[in-house]
Amino acid sequence: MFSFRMTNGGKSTLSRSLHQQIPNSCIIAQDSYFKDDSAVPEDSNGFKQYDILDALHMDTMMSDVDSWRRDPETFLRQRGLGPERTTPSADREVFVLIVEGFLIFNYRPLNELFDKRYFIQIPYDVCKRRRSSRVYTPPDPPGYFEGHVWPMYLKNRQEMESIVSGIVFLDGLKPKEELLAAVCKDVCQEIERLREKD
Ligand SMILES: Nc1ncnc2c1ncn2[C@@H]1O[C@H](COP(=O)(O)OP(=O)(O)O)[C@@H](O)[C@H]1O
Ligand SMILES: NC(=O)c1ccc[n+]([C@@H]2O[C@H](COP(=O)(O)O)[C@@H](O)[C@H]2O)c1
Repeated sequence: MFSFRMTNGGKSTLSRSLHQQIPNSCIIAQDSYFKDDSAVPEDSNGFKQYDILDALHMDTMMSDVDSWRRDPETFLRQRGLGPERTTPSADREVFVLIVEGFLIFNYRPLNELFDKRYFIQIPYDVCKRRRSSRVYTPPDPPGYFEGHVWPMYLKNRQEMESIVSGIVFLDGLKPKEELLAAVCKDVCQEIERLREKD
């Protein structure tokens, strides 16, 4: 299992490219597990508290991850994805789950499952610019980036650094192709290591 994080760092872009390059891989994206707007509380400034774990159905996300772990082949089939045979022996097939999200390392039950952790980081101004061209549901209200998203990013990142080690930090300013090549190489080496271990 491999993972990525930070809003607008390029997680979805990299995860989709990686999935195309790696046989028997699939993606679980944390964005798919946001609670309904009515269940997300506001802070004293009227900003909806979307950038916290409580805004997400982490139990549902975890149960999807667990069903992949129990039977990755069925999980792939249910999503119309394979499986593909890449080795003569079906027993030695490696299945890869790419988990992408902006708050995945802060959720301990999920964090402890990863074989590799990647964190794509970009500076404040680039993050703000990329985010301003995205439309979320609901859309970011004026001042949301400065008033909620970035302060919560700093808080969540600090918490993450106090509980998680072994994260590979990637520079999200690098071209998409360069990021893909670096991660692909690293992941393929890890897959070989896991295959030999089995
Ligand atoms: N390496 C990169 N260089 C420049 N722009 C990028 C890069 N990766 C992604 N982007 C752009 O940044 C925006 C957010 O990318 P996305 O993959 O959706 O981020 P995330 O999933 O981390 O929120 C998109 O417009 C995407 O095209
Ligand atoms: N339902 C939704 O998908 C939804 C709603 C409001 C905000 N968001 C934003 O999504 C961000 C995380 O997603 P990205 O990592 O794709 O940017 C969070 O910073 C959060 O503020 C998502």
